[in-house]
Amino acid sequence: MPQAPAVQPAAHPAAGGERASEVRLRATGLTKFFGATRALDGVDVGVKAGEALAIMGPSGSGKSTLLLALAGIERPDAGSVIYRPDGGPEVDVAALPDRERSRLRRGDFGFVFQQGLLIPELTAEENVALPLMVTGASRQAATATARDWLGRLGLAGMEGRRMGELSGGQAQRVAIARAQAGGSTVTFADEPTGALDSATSREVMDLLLESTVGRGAALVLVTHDPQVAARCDRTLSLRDGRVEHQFFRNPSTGQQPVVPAPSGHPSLGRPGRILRGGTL
Ligand SMILES: Nc1ncnc2c1ncn2[C@@H]1O[C@H](COP(=O)(O)OP(=O)(O)OP(=O)(O)O)[C@@H](O)[C@H]1O
Repeated sequence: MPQAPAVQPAAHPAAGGERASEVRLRATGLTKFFGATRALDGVDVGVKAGEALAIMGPSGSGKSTLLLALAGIERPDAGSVIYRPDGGPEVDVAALPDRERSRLRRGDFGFVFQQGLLIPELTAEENVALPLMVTGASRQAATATARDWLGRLGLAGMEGRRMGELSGGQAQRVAIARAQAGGSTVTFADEPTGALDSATSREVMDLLLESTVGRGAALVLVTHDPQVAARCDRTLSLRDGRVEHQFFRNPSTGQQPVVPAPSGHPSLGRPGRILRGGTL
């Protein structure tokens, strides 16, 4: 696979500025049942503008359900998901009518999933342009934006290829371009590197972080890979639908601690700290 060039995002005020501490999404008491299975059990979590949040945990611990609930795809049985758009009034995503939730998902939120969102019959360019046209952009404008993003993600010259003609890493870059082209403020990624070898996974994570957090957007990603989670600012670890730990990246070492928290009081205020449960 060719070396991916760095994304050159537009300058943004969130990188270290005041907006960087702005909470974009805050979920409180999220609870979700599937029949008798309690997939989420009172989860509290927030994510800020310009922050990358990883969600980890064993299989069946509720990671995907949490991601889908935060994104307004899965409606929780209890709890709220407050979304604060850039400059607009806050909304409770969980309580919005279906039509409004769809509008939010098409406009403010971007999605990078391991499979399913890219249409195999369409070219890379068409896959990126299509959602823009659905939200009202002209074909010409949508195509120009799609080409721009594909170029930023190192896919210049491959715009006309159908998805089957791209490698797994290249296809994920198309998915990232698709999620970012509409200017989403929160990107949700479910196992974005799940099917990739470790070198390609690193490249895709570089691009995903640069194209989201790098322009002041929030990133929420589900992963089983500790290396991927360690690239994020914070990791939420779930077990049986509950938040078991939070790991904060140490800004000076860039590392997250890998040892579980000792029982007792969380050590607040220190970089690289671990909290038991808790919120943002
Ligand atoms: N649509 C559904 N119908 C019934 N049960 C579901 C549904 N979605 C999730 N569940 C159940 O809810 C629980 C949490 O599932 P979820 O997919 O969120 O876990 P996960 O941590 O993402 O798992 P994995 O790592 O295996 O993808 C599991 O017991 C799962 O079987």
